[in-house]
Amino acid sequence: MNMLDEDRMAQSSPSACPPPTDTPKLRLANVSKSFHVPRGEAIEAIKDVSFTTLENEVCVLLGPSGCGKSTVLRMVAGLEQPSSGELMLDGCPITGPSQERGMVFQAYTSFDWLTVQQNVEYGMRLNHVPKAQRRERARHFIELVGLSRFAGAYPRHLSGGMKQRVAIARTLANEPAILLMDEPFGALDAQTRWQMQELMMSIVESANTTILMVTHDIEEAIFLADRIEFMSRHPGRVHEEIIPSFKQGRRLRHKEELIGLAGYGDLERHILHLMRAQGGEDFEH
Ligand SMILES: Nc1ncnc2c1ncn2[C@@H]1O[C@H](COP(=O)(O)OP(=O)(O)OP(=O)(O)O)[C@@H](O)[C@H]1O
Repeated sequence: MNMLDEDRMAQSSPSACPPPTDTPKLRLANVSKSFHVPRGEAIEAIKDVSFTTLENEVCVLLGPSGCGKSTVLRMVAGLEQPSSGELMLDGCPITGPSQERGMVFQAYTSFDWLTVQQNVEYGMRLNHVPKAQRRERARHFIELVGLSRFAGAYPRHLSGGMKQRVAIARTLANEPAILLMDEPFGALDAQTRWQMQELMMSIVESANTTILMVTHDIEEAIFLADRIEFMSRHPGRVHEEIIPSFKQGRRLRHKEELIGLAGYGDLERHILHLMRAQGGEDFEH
């Protein structure tokens, strides 16, 4: 990812299509994508991918490396066009980037020369949100990610986890209809990673956001997801939709609670089995 992608998304206009009430938040129907490599054969990255995500749901795309998770996410972001099939948000076709779909990437994407507050206000400034309103909204989301004390700090003075919290606050401040996250905690150390996952849970609860997230961390997927689309590869397809029903619809605040629940171990084993079956050939020994 680069700042260019982010600018394309922040500056584009929200769609004028009114959301029908009886449709899912996000719907992918038979979406396929091939990449054409110069002087090479076309790469069929994903084929006939279909799934839906409901309002306020956390949907996780999980699967082995190269199964097309990021390609799906980039198409939902409007940064890639499908070769065939349909992607709909709130009943409207996705045709390009839009601020309705906020993206958080693995690499930290803050502007080094802006403070935390200015970083969070950045997208709102592009969209001509009045100064007082954007100050207030930025303050709210900075508080939500627990960075109030650092509002005046520059990114170079922040840890990796804190920088990622700035990126989340900045994206949420644009009030997207859906939050797209591509391995947002992948670059963090183990402890910061689970702290961020727990923070994410409290954000989901208070911000009422629909999230589509890519990870290859099984525990992260089970902890955060209301719905998991497990993908297989060559070409990428949805192999199995998994609802972690052992959580009984609860959003758990602490990972210990998750690991202590009956049903967690069985689901983790099941997904490990899927991973081994789908991704094993890279590591046969
Ligand atoms: N821009 C591109 N040009 C050519 N091929 C691409 C491009 N983007 C992705 N691919 C190919 O599409 C397939 C799926 O890639 P993608 O990055 O979506 O997988 P992924 O599941 O997100 O992988 P990882 O978990 O390793 O990040 C791969 O074979 C990849 O090489």
